[in-house]
Amino acid sequence: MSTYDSAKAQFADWGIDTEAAINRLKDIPISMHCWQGDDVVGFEKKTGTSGGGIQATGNYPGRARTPDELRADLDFAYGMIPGSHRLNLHAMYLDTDETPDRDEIEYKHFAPWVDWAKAQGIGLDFNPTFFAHEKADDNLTLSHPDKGVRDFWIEHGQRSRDIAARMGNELGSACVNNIWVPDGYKDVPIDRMAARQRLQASLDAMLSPKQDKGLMLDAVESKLFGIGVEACTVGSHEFYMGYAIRKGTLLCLDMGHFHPTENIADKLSACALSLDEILLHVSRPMRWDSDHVILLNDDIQAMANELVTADLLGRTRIGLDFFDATISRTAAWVIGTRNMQKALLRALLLPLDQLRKAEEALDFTTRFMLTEEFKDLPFGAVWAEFCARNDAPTGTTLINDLEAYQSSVSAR
Ligand SMILES: C[C@H](O)[C@H](O)[C@@H](O)C(=O)CO
Ligand SMILES: [Mn+2]
Repeated sequence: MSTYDSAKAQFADWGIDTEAAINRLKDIPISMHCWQGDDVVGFEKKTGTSGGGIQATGNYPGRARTPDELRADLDFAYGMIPGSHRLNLHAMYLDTDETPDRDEIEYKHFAPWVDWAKAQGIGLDFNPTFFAHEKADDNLTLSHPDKGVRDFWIEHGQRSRDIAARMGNELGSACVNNIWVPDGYKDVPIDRMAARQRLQASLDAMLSPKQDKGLMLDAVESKLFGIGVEACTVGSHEFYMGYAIRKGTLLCLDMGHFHPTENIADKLSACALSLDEILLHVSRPMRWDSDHVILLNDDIQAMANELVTADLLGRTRIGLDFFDATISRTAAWVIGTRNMQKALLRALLLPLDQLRKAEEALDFTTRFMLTEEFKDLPFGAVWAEFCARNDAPTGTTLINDLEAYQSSVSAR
């Protein structure tokens, strides 16, 4: 009997169908973020750091410096990740010899990405870039008191939505256009209300041109605080939760954008009762929004469990948001994305019926015994089978492949 067949039989003893879990997992796309590949630098013809309170630290060799290098790294990474996934692109990652300012970007500046995505058979998601620009140096963009600055960013946001819609059209798969602005105050502001009113009015203007939801979906991302905006973030959770519900956009829950002890998984079912769809930025905050690569830890597992137990996989877009420049960037992508998939697989292998029955009967002892005893089941064998069926390596082969690729790009 193969290792997998033995594992399959053990799960079957609990009434779990490993084949069903494997088949379901294959069809869950993860939107991998382009910015892990180059430390959130982008390809605009200028220098400068990401700003906006986000920061990649480290100087590991091999950072992608051009769109071609980034695509080569992505090609490799997708080959190591079982299943078919998406790429989450930021507007600062344009691929063109032209030098459009943010309020001048057009679809043509991103067309090479779409050609590549078509060839790879992957979908694209998109983000306007409201940071790393002189007009964001005040840490205020859409909520800036200066109408000229606000209008500049509204134009950028509208153009991003057009680009996202065209991407969705070209690829036959709706492109999520996620809006995150760094706006906030280092010290206690006098007029939070005015700032929030300005942000709301700018968002309204930005989102007013009608777009086909079959082609692009608007999402808004809240945040607790960032470096340099410790006292007040204009686009807080409450702000965007209300906005998303009123406007029918997706709400983006970034796991690093809440108080460190908050349980983000708990928010899913609560938000989902008032929203059609949710976007996740799966991340790992350490003391702050540090964007560490995700581990297969309790937080990630709790998130995956909620997606499955609350039946939210069909209306949650799973995106990743981490960037670590102290380790191989391709290894970060591959291991991080696979960790999300491993968590989903474990969630899909839960004895849900038994757990639900116990909970409904207030039999918390059975619920407790089941969850804990279940942790000993051979998940690794099911994961290895999933990888094998999807031509993705595991174990020492995976490690060797990751090391060999890293060696091939270290001289950059
Ligand atoms: C680069 C991303 O847009 C960014 O990480 C954003 O999603 C965020 O989480 C900012 O803290
Ligand atoms: Mn995020």
